[in-house]
Amino acid sequence: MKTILRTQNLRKVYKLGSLLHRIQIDALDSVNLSVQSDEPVIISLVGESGSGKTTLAKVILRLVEPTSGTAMVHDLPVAGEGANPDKEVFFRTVQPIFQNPFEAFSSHRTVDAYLESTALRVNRLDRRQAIHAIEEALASVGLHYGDVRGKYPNQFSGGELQRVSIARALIPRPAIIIADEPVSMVDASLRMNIINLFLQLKQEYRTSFLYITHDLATAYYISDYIAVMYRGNIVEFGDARSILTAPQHPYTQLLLASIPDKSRKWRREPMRLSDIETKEYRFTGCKFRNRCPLAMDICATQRPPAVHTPDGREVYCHALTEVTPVR
Ligand SMILES: Nc1ncnc2c1ncn2[C@@H]1O[C@H](COP(=O)(O)OP(=O)(O)OP(=O)(O)O)[C@@H](O)[C@H]1O
Repeated sequence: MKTILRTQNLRKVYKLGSLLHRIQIDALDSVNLSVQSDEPVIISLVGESGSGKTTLAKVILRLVEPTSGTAMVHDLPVAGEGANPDKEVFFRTVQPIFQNPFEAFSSHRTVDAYLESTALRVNRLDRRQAIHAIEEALASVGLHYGDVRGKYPNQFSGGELQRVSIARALIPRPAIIIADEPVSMVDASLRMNIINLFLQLKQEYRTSFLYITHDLATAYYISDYIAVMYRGNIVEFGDARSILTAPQHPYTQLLLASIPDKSRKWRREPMRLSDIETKEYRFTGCKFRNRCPLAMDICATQRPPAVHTPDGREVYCHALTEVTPVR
């Protein structure tokens, strides 16, 4: 099977504060994620604020240099040790969709200029081929080139501009699109439109998606796989339906229990970490132990290894090692 996305011991440490009061945040702490499939997939990355989702997205997009470890897409090292991809090869492999489409385009440049430069430079097409690729990508997101040409970002609604940015991401026909909260700033009435578009494009363009969200309803609806993060660690990874219907990690259970109605989101607030929470990033054992109803002595001293459940999930919890053999 093909490796869609793999991270190996991926770490990102932020150092904050003054020399005398230094705080270290392990935003990514030995993240090992391996998604294998011959078909394109949608992987949702969920977890409360500060779990490291955006940091993981930024590392894969080469916007942030990891402290150590590697990220690979389709066997191409894209970030970290051994990663030095040619710029155009990288853009043909990984493309972003950001939360706020108005930040993705300069207000002084027409959006078709962005589409053209992507098609000409990244795809290395001639002008006629470039126009064809742009028309095709815009049509896939329900827009006409004629309605987009010559317009500036402020002439579009948020939903339309997000479609333009999706079209731009599609032009290079990337292996994976990293979409960080792509619908949270779009009108509620249009959100499902864009979510359905991801499902359609996964087939049409054979592109996988890493979908970062606080919205469990959409994660449930579109994901093949789900990775749950807590304080820089993956705590549970596997088939989306299994995780959302029968979560195994106490944190996933808590997360789902806090949202009995799957159409709700959990809180997304600017991070203001209390001392305890900041310390959690540096815990030697399980970072969830202070909040865990199943915490045991071993959780304070040893990082939980991946436990493989019979249905193919990976769950990082000592409580499960009591009943299931460790890898
Ligand atoms: N540039 C930075 N400098 C210092 N610390 C950072 C930086 N970016 C992120 N962090 C810290 O790293 C941790 C993980 O942040 P990250 O934004 O990746 O989490 P997240 O799960 O995406 O949260 P949210 O859902 O709120 O976006 C947090 O404690 C955050 O404060």
